[in-house]
Amino acid sequence: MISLDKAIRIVEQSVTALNSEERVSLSESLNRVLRHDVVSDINMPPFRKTAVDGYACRAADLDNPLTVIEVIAAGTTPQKTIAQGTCSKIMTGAPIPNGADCVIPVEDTELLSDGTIRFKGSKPKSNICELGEDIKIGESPLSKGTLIKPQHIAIMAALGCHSPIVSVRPRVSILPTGDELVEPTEIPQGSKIRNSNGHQLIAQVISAGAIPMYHGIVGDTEEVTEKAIARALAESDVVVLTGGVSMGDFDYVPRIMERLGVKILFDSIAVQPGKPTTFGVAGNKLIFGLPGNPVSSFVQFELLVKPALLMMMQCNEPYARTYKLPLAIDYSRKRAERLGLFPVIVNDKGEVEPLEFHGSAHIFSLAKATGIAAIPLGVKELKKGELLDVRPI
Ligand SMILES: Nc1nc2c(c(=O)[nH]1)N[C@H]1C(S)=C(S)[C@@H](COP(=O)(O)OP(=O)(O)OC[C@H]3O[C@@H](n4cnc5c(N)ncnc54)[C@H](O)[C@@H]3O)O[C@H]1N2
Ligand code: MOO
Repeated sequence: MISLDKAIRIVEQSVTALNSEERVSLSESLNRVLRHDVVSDINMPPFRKTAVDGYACRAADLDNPLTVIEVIAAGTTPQKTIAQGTCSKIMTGAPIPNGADCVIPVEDTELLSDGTIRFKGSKPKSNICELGEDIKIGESPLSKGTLIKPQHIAIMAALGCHSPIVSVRPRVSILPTGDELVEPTEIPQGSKIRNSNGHQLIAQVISAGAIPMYHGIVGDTEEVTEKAIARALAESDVVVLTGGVSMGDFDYVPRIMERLGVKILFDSIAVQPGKPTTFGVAGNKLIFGLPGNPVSSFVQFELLVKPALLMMMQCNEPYARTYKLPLAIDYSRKRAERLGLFPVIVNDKGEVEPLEFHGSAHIFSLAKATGIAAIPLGVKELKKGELLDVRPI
């Protein structure tokens, strides 16, 4: 058994980045990795503008009524200059007229019977956004390697980067193994169970920005499993299997991998859930044998497979952030020879509440979980208030 940290380093060292890139539309760029810096071709705001609907005027004039000389809508250019005793009605986002040094919000004014307006607030604020205060020409708010989120799409749209260049997506073969499995469309009879891992993995691959290639349920014979793995290796960049990696009579996956020329780099990790996780390489291709238990499969994908996919796409932040948060209650476990991972809810005080968790088959514990917490190897008990690492999920 190797430590989880060692397993993570081995996977990291085995990754070969995919060099190809492609140009995509803004909406297609979501969850993809940017391959160039986005550089601003404009100042934002591109002109001095008002942050409020109100009256553009001179702060020094506010003790007296002001005559409205113009109405300035967003998208128009002011025609008049503000002189002593005058103001222009102005809409949020419109350019500030010459001569004005503040905008008083409409709700801080009153319209007098002679058509002038009077400031009824106490202390005027500027309410002016200065030219280039958000970004200047030549600055780069997004760098090469950024994993594109919706807010990044707004930035690219604002800067005219309408067809960004992104990394090609790894193709990931998904092979759930086991004669006990039936697809979710079926009612399992006798000792059968529904295949949840295959569908969980499809979703995890999509949310990691890669392309899932689902091969269907692979039966528990060496011949069938070998054929399926060989085909998957030929067709994809990464192969992910679940099940068949432990000590059972039908757990063939590791030895078939070896027969197919896969170099196995580890076959067990001191982590719970996920001990029998197996990892190997065949040339540039990565192959992960994840445990069949659905929580183990979920967690090991997040810890090992997702960062590998992000690294293949040259993402500059392939690892999820973890946060040190205090336990809401005392927590204990019976055995401590593995790093323990368990589903938790982070409450509104920022404390970690462990959820009822029966072990690596208890997928329902993840239904309400907002994070996975870690209890270090060798530690059996933690007291309320002690800090532990939590990874949001
Ligand atoms: N003698 C030992 N037995 C086991 C050990 C061990 O060290 N010595 N390790 C245990 C641990 S830890 C795990 S984790 C499991 C992993 O076993 P496998 O990866 O070989 O997985 P299977 O035996 O095929 O399945 C385990 C469990 O998960 C269910 N399963 C499998 N595939 C799916 C799927 N696609 N969707 C939903 N559920 C699935 C399967 O029916 C089993 O119940 O081994 C322990 N045993
Ligand atoms: O390590 Mo296994 O994933 O506990 O059940």
